[in-house]
Amino acid sequence: MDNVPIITVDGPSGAGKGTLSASLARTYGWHFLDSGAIYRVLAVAALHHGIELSDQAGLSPLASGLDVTFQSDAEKIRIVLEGEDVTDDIRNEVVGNAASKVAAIPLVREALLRRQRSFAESPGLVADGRDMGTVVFPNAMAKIYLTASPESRAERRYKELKAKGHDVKISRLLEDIKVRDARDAGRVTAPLRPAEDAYELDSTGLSIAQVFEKAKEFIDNKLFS
Ligand SMILES: Nc1ncnc2c1ncn2[C@@H]1O[C@H](COP(=O)(O)OP(=O)(O)OP(=O)(O)O)[C@@H](O)[C@H]1O
Ligand SMILES: Nc1ccn([C@@H]2O[C@H](COP(=O)(O)O)[C@@H](O)[C@H]2O)c(=O)n1
Repeated sequence: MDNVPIITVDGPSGAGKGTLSASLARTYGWHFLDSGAIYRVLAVAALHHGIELSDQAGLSPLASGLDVTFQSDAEKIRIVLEGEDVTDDIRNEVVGNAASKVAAIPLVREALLRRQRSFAESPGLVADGRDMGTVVFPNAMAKIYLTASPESRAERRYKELKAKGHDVKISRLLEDIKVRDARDAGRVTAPLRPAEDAYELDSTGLSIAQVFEKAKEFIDNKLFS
């Protein structure tokens, strides 16, 4: 892992980390780690197995032995939990909230560390999450901390869910985002915060293309100049 170049993209929910990270991974031809998906899958596994989201003793072994695979095809990465395709099922606010509860448990985070680090393979990795630059890959070569105002994040999520036909209220989404931000930033282990050496990029009012250009300029200066 030490010789593999790594770019980390951390930040709060809905800031556009996944969108940016996937584009960067495509552009450089590198691997992509969506670490939030692992916490989401763990939350779904806990629900399947009837384990409470606060049950440390039950969640820790579940996290260590989590039977999940990420299968890339030409179009997207499919996520398979215990033989079942859960790619779409994990992408809702209920699972996002459940994920942030299990992610607040220190033993769970420890149990998932090695699995996340195993994604660091040649020719490089773009890692998206909350603690990629601070805890999981502290020696990453380029670290980005991507933010946006809670209001613009709620609006983006609203548009995304509406386009998928979901019946959602923007006020509810904004409330969920604020609760999740507070839980992610307030936890004891690996709280959401920028790494000291991160480039802080506020995407409020910026298009997806503008965010990509700024991020790429930063990375190219750091890694390739
Ligand atoms: N700069 C932007 N302007 C407008 N919409 C954006 C921008 N960046 C991302 N989006 C849209 O916002 C939504 C959330 O983006 P994305 O899923 O990448 O965020 P995220 O930070 O990975 O969220 P989470 O942490 O909850 O997984 C998506 O619908 C995406 O298309
Ligand atoms: N490195 C990470 C990534 C995610 N989490 C927690 O999982 C929740 C869901 O993440 P998404 O990025 O898919 O929205 C998130 O709210 C975090 O609580 C984490 O702790 N560390």
